[in-house]
Amino acid sequence: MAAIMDESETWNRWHGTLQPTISITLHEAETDNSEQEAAAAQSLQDNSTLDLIIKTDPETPLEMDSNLRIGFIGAGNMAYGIAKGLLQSGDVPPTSVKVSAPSARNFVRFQELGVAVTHSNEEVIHSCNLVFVAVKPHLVAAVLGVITKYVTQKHIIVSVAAGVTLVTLEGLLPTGSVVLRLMPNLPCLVQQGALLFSRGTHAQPEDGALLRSLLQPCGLVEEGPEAWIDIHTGLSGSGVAFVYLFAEALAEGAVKMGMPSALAHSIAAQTVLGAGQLLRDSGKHPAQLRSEVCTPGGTTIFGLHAMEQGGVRAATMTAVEIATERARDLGRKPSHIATDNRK
Ligand SMILES: NC(=O)C1=CN([C@@H]2O[C@H](COP(=O)(O)OP(=O)(O)OC[C@H]3O[C@@H](n4cnc5c(N)ncnc54)[C@H](O)[C@@H]3O)[C@@H](O)[C@H]2O)C=CC1
Ligand SMILES: O=C(O)[C@@H]1CCC=N1
Repeated sequence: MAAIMDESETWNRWHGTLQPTISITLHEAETDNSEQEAAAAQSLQDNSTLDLIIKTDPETPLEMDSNLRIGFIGAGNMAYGIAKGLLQSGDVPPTSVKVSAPSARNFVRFQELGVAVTHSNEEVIHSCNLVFVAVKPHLVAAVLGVITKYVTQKHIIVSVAAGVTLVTLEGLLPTGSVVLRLMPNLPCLVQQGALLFSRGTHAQPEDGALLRSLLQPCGLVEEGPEAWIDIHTGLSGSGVAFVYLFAEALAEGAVKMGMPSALAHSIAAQTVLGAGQLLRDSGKHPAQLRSEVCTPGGTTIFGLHAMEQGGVRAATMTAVEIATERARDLGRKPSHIATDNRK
């Protein structure tokens, strides 16, 4: 289904009503983005009359408006993973993306993507209309506190911070701000992420459709109620680490039995990858696939018995539960988020 949104609020959000200020601010000798900045400014002027055609079918990528400018506040792993995915589609040119962080430590890999970098969060909010807030949860309140005066209803703010609720985010921003909460995971780095988002009070279905379309190259993207975001954090945001722990244990089992470590880790990674791909692509229940591996009286059922005796299933369920609860705790303690000084 296609709709031309030339009357809508969403259309106005990036169709010339927000005039980005592309300032060339060099804070450190090694960050010279002047050519990228000039190209971005030029492309903005050249394309200011293009229409945004938005298709709401999640399988069909949106045709991106060339006035869309995407910002990241925070230049860490998650920002990089999402930025890499966004650029992968080819619909978003690197000159339309800008990233900010206080230190230049992580800038190089963004610059390698052709993305502009700055130490000014204000610059990102001035020059971008869709901004990902990708700092650690305890920094969200401080970061939004500084940029809030520049946030307009023409912006779309997308937070990836674990636990920080839509109510908290909306409370830190001007009334009527368009806010979405997204929980990605680290495999966005290789376009195999699992992402779930929820729309805030003032985010329209078109805003969700746009975000979904932008993020499609990052992996599986779903929209759901906010209550599921914390669960997804336990299942998938943190779940990636649970899988790594399992992969490490698999490899160490092989090392214990005499296999060289490098080979064991390489085979463990491929085993996790292959098992995951088959699980996803076959659409079968994991128990079905498990039974397909088990020969009666064979090796697998002996191993599975040992795993059940070790409580792997219960431990994994508890890990998802406790990580979900931790995300909920973070959401219930906005003052803790604002004042905690970690990192
Ligand atoms: N790493 C993961 O697997 C996942 C992380 N998340 C969420 O993503 C967010 C970012 O996490 P990571 O990328 O892992 O963290 P990270 O530590 O890799 O990156 C954080 C970035 O924020 C920057 N930063 C610090 N203070 C800042 C400030 N005042 N203004 C602008 N930038 C500032 C840091 O320099 C760094 O570039 C967190 O809120 C986390 O909950 C969500 C899902 C998965
Ligand atoms: O551990 C964390 O808090 C973040 C959120 C999900 C993955 N990493």
